[in-house]
Amino acid sequence: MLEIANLNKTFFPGTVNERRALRDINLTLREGEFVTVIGSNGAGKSTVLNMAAGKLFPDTGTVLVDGEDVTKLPDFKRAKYLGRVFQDPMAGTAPTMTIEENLALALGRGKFRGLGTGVTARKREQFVDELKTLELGLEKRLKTKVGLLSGGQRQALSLLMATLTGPKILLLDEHTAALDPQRAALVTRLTIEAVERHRLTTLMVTHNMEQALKAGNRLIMMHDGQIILDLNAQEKAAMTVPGLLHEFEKIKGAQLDDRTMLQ
Ligand SMILES: Nc1ncnc2c1ncn2[C@@H]1O[C@H](COP(=O)(O)OP(=O)(O)OP(=O)(O)O)[C@@H](O)[C@H]1O
Repeated sequence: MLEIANLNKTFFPGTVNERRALRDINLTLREGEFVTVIGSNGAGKSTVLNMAAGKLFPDTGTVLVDGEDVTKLPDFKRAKYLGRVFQDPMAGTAPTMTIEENLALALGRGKFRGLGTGVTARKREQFVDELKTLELGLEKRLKTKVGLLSGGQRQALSLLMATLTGPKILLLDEHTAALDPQRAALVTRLTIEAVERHRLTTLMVTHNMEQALKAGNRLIMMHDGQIILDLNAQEKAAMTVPGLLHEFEKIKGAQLDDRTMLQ
């Protein structure tokens, strides 16, 4: 379970570059809930994800994982709770290491450095089984250096590495955005399968509204540092892309009207 309460963040406060990135964000993900996050550029989506990951700390507010306050815990100390896949296919894997070495590293995540990172026959068997689920033939390429894989293959591997140890929280930051439509669809399918298989509590940021509607069982829309729409599974299932655009325009319009009225 992930509980984000009253998060506020202002970058460069008191300067000409001041930017209020988050305005009192409240968001609770129950165990196994898969929330997709959409919103305009600069809405604060990545900032929320970075705070859940411990990459950034809020000015005020708290982040709890399974009831434990991790607000001030840096990302490397959250590794045992968190799986994360980034937009850049180069970011989640070590290119000069082989597929099996990367998987061994992922398996040892959160443990002391040097412990549990070797590849044993037993682990190799597990890696083969896990890689087969990707249906990309990577189980036959255990000794291939990851730098030689295509972007889609690397993202599929990153996803597997992020979910291998069944983390409490999975964070996906536009992880299919750099892929062609076919590969993006594949990684989306693998994501849905992995989340279901491990019952992962998941937060996925995407600019692709179709993907946001297809994946997950809840959808939130952000704008200007706030959550402006929160659809449950039923509402999400009935929603369409034009419907989302309509909601966005409607809510944005209402906010502008409110501000105008305040002046
Ligand atoms: N490290 C930072 N330093 C200064 N400002 C930042 C930083 N990170 C984010 N911001 C600002 O905070 C606001 C929210 O940014 P954020 O990256 O969270 O938006 P986003 O919704 O992920 O946008 P996009 O869809 O464009 O990636 C933006 O105005 C951005 O410029």
